[in-house]
Amino acid sequence: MAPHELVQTDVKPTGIVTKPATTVPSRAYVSFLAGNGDYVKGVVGLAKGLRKVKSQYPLVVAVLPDVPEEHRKILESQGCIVKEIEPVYPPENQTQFAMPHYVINYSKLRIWEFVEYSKMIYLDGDILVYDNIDHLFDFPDGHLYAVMDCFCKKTWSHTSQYKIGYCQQCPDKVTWPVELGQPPALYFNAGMLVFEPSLSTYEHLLKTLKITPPTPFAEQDFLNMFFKDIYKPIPLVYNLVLAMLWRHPENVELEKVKVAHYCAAVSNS
Ligand SMILES: O=c1ccn([C@@H]2O[C@H](COP(=O)(O)OP(=O)(O)O)[C@@H](O)[C@H]2O)c(=O)[nH]1
Ligand SMILES: OC[C@H]1O[C@H](O[C@@H]2[C@@H](O)[C@H](O)[C@@H](O)[C@H](O)[C@@H]2O)[C@H](O)[C@@H](O)[C@H]1O
Repeated sequence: MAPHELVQTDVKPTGIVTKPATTVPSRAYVSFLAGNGDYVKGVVGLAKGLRKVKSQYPLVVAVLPDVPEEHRKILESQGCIVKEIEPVYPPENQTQFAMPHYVINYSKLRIWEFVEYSKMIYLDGDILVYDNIDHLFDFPDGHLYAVMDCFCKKTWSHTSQYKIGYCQQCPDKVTWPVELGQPPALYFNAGMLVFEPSLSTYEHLLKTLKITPPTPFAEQDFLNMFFKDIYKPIPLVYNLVLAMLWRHPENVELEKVKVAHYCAAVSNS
């Protein structure tokens, strides 16, 4: 992985520096790892995939305290930068998460605190990268870029979208009924994000979380609400949630897919 490099200054024989040392904008991929289970294998696959596609940027892995030293060493042996984070929990609530373990995913919010990087691409540990996506770092600042999710999976059965068969992946198939008011805002899958770390955003995220009751898709719902005004959808090839293959095959150009997302609930989707 190409380490973050300083651009050398031109120093004339007189020793006078002709221009200030400047640094290339710091960019990195980042993933998240919790627990001592098999997700570490996913993150290793993520690291290997980024290396195989010759990415120029390092992979940072935000690990919770419960990730064992042995797993951290495995990640470091793959060139990852391991950063321990404290968990983030939503306010106490009786919410039924779509998947019980989603509660731990709020800890993802810590990545906004990684301000040593000017731009980051977040990738879940159950994602594999098959083609170079470094160009995404050049997207204009001031937005959050992510791929639109699909509402057709059983994990969405609690929603009006699912009940009436509406999905943003095929908005013309079932039109949103007027009696339900505005159709839902574009909604992204939080398994892949192009974002800029920022302490002010980070503090605003945590402050807002404190007063936001949890919802079934945990931090994904929360991030969609928080970034709804600056969210920009990007093509499916950057985060192909596998269920799209059988839910919306017409939207998938398999040979163009750069990032595949092996979502946990694929089996019952
Ligand atoms: O026990 C867990 C649960 C989740 N994760 C991390 O959180 C991400 C999101 O969780 P999950 O993949 O289950 O969500 P999905 O996209 O499958 O719904 C995973 O990819 C891992 O990076 C983890 O490390 N350990
Ligand atoms: O904590 C909520 C999670 O929500 C998302 O996964 C979901 C989402 O894709 C649904 O649309 C599917 O139905 C479901 O199977 C899948 O698990 C993110 O990938 C993950 O990183 C994380 O934010």
